[in-house]
Amino acid sequence: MMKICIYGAGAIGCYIGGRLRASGSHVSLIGRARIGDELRQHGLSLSDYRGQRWHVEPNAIVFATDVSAAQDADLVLVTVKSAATAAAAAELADVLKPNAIVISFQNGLSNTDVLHRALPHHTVLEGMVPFNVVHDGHTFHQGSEGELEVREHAGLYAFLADFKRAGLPLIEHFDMLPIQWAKLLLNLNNSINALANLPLKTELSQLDYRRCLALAQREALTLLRAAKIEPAKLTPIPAHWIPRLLNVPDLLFTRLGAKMLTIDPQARSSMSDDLAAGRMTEVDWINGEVVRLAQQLGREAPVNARLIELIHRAERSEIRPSWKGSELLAELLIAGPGTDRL
Ligand SMILES: NC(=O)C1=CN([C@@H]2O[C@H](COP(=O)(O)OP(=O)(O)OC[C@H]3O[C@@H](n4cnc5c(N)ncnc54)[C@H](OP(=O)(O)O)[C@@H]3O)[C@@H](O)[C@H]2O)C=CC1
Ligand SMILES: CC(C)(CO)C(=O)C(=O)O
Repeated sequence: MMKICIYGAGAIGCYIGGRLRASGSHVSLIGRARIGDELRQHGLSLSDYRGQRWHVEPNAIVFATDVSAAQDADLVLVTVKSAATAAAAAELADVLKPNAIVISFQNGLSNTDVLHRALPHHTVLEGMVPFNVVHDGHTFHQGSEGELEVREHAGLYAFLADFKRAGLPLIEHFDMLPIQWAKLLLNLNNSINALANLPLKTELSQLDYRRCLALAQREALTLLRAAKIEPAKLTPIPAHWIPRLLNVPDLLFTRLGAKMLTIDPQARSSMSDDLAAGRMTEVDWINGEVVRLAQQLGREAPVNARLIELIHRAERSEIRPSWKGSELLAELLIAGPGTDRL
């Protein structure tokens, strides 16, 4: 049986690894001691937004706090936060089998490049996780829908059955860049959600927060057009129409944006989880990509730049900020385009 290793046993890693293990795949997890202790005591409990549940008993879990667990892996799924990718890549370079395949199931655009630089002779593939996972109590809960996307590669054939059996089929794509950008556009809400300090559903139900997201997305979409990058369609409507949908009044949004609100009522963005845990966030890998694209084009991205500043300020602060929608919107309008772009 092919061996799958999860490097980064957190929300995404434990969920995907747990689903694969629950359906009989050979899985090992690399993570922190606190997660290892939790899994040894309680096993791995998983649930999803459809009410399905899975459980893996403690004695069926292979968990390590160091990279040695990756040395016999045929496939490694990297699920650490972006700031930890370089360290993970350097460790993997010491132990990986020559023919092992690596998939980055991380947000942002640059994690595969970081992995590639440290693993130049390995196959490193871009992956994308569309759904939210919350680590709630001792359960890893998938709070929204969507399928795993990955760059097409012949070497993946040996693993397709594992993911299908787990109910998480891999959808392969020739070019992942349009998909990564489309996901990044949605992830521009991560910083807004973290600053709002509210569940995603509550936040997205309020027009002022949606206007903040529309500003950040419009700025990114203008740059993408200039760079001739067409984001993929990950939602019922194309990426270019989403800012217009976000700007409709609340009552209309509950109907027209119902899909965006189909999310567990407690779910928050991974960036919000990072702020809550006092960790460094991925804002430089998400909004930071928009600012870097602007710089490459000789332009500016003031709305996304301001969101980065606000998140960095929140990372340094002892007190967790809870921005009201109207206040955050005013802040972004001052930084950026003025009220004419609302
Ligand atoms: N959570 C979500 O709903 C979603 C997340 N994503 C993306 O998936 C990726 C993973 O996110 P998420 O699962 O939330 O992250 P988590 O922080 O929950 O999980 C990552 C885990 O890896 C651990 N880790 C980091 N470095 C090491 C190391 N060297 N050795 C052992 N363990 C290590 C971290 O520990 P520590 O914190 O102590 O460093 C943490 O427990 C991110 O890029 C995120 O943007 C995508 C879609 C949804
Ligand atoms: C699923 C989504 C878009 C929102 O939770 C996410 O990617 C994240 O939280 O990082």
